[in-house]
Amino acid sequence: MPSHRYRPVEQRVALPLTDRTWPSRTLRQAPLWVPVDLRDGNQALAEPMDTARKRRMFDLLVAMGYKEIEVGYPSASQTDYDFVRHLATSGDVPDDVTISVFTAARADLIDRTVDSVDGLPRVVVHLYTATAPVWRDVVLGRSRAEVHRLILDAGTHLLRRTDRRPGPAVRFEFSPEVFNLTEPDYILEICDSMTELWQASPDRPVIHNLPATVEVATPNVYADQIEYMHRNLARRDSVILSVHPHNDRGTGVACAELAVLAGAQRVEGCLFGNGERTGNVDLVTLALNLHAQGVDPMVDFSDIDAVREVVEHCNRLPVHPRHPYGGDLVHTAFSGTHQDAIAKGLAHHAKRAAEDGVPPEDAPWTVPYLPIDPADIGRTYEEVIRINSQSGKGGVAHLLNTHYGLDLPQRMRPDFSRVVQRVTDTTGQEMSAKDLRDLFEHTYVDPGRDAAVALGSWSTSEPTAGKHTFTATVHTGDRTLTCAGEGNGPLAAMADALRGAGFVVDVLAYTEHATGAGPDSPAIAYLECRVNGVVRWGAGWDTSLLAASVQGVIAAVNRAAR
Ligand SMILES: CC(=O)SCCNC(=O)CCNC(=O)[C@H](O)C(C)(C)COP(=O)(O)OP(=O)(O)OC[C@H]1O[C@@H](n2cnc3c(N)ncnc32)[C@H](O)[C@@H]1OP(=O)(O)O
Ligand SMILES: CC(C)C(=O)C(=O)O
Ligand SMILES: [Mg+2]
Repeated sequence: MPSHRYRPVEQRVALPLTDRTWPSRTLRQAPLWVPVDLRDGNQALAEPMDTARKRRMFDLLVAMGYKEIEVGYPSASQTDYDFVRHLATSGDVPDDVTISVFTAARADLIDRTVDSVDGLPRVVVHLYTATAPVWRDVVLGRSRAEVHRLILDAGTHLLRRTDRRPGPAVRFEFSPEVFNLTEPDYILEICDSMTELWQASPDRPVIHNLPATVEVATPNVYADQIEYMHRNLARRDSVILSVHPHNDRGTGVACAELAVLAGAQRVEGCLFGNGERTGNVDLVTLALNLHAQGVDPMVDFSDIDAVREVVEHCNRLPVHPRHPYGGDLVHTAFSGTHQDAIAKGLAHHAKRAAEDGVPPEDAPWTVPYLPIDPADIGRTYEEVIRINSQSGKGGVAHLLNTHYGLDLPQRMRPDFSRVVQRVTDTTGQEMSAKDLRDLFEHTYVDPGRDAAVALGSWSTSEPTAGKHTFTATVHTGDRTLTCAGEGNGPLAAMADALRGAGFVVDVLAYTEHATGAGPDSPAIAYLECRVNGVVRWGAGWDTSLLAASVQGVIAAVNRAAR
């Protein structure tokens, strides 16, 4: 790899801090969130959103509780302009929602931007210019002083244009694009001059948004850069310090979280991390990371699949199955020990909630491997455990129990798990709960046509207390016999009767339970039997408990005879 072509961050930009305080802080409240899906996300799409898609995204963001939404770059395209006009004329922007629009620092673009927001009561105009040396030299072809002048001129033009507007004052946001590669003293100089120019006050604060336009360093470097700004910005109480991380190194979320520790009050990002190249920071992960720390994210993710559905529709991009919180597979365990721990954890959670008299959905959550309760975000427990060749007895038992009310005895679980393993190893495929139930029935309940023994009619009686008899017509091979036996219970009497057909049966373990509520619900009996020296499990399923037990013994005999 030609790694010598690249330089470490400290050789690209001066790093401003050594006495940082952010590492010892904790996140205790949500920052102000600003989704930029309709601008930064949209500009990164092969097919930008049309008005219908933009409107669907906007409605979603409003419904989720976002209070400031960047809705477009109105001077970039007619579609963007028209969408802002649509919002302005439809009256559909709720009273507590502020609309933000984005523009480069060019008079003609600013004019069109200001025109677009005519009639909107609460507006932020977001002005940006790249400030980093490479952009100054290569893209803009201007010196430090000239870029500063360009920004001040644009800010002045914006102020003049919006001063004439009737109604509440427009608020201003400034972004020094590529902040993270810009000299710290220069950024401070520019931001302070904009605070001054726009006459920011605590009642009408300016937003200084400091983007990691392209991620270039570990997140601690960004945090240092933000803490430096937080400590040194003039008129700090008149400034909202905002961050806008991208995700080129895959650490956009870490950058945002550390930046908030370092003093940022506001975060711009996109749902599921859409955006230029590797995307903007993901607002879903950020919010739910807070939720998982016991902090109210102040946005509603109680139906994450509905959110995902709208985002996928609008962006025409799929969300990865491993995407934090929202991916299809992120609450699913295939592996045996994880499944075992989750199944035990869920059972423990339900038990403790019942003991404490708290609804399970309100009880403290400590289930292993699941950082949050999937139910919090509208997921069911169905997808939590899925079975393939990596799975173990705990997961298999959990699925049979939750889907079909079959509570397999502990000693039977490894036996069935081996049966499942043989199938999954052979097919290489996943097994559904229904597949497991079918396999269970086929294995333990219904011995199939090659059965060594079948019972015809049978009956039991208890002629004297504690003495039971069992009589049956027994089909074995070509023979049909009438067998009778006695014992201290019906099953002991049945075992005695089966001796007459050549089967010496000891019942080693016996468990039964109802598989549903109510007197008519079927019972299941699980029996471990030694049959002519071979130990096998069998099971029977019937509305009569005795019939279920008899079936279970016959199933065990047939399995042993195979
Ligand atoms: C990090 C970000 O996300 S920044 C936002 C990026 N988003 C977009 O670009 C989407 C929308 N953009 C557009 O529709 C167009 O680029 C427009 C309408 C803004 C401008 O279009 P055009 O006039 O055709 O210019 P073009 O797209 O080639 O942009 C390059 C020009 O903008 C200048 N420029 C770039 N950034 C800025 C800025 N912040 N302020 C002023 N001028 C700028 C460049 O120096 C260049 O000028 P030059 O032609 O004199 O060399
Ligand atoms: C905020 C703007 C300038 C931006 O999208 C970026 O720098 O990534
Ligand atoms: Mg961006």
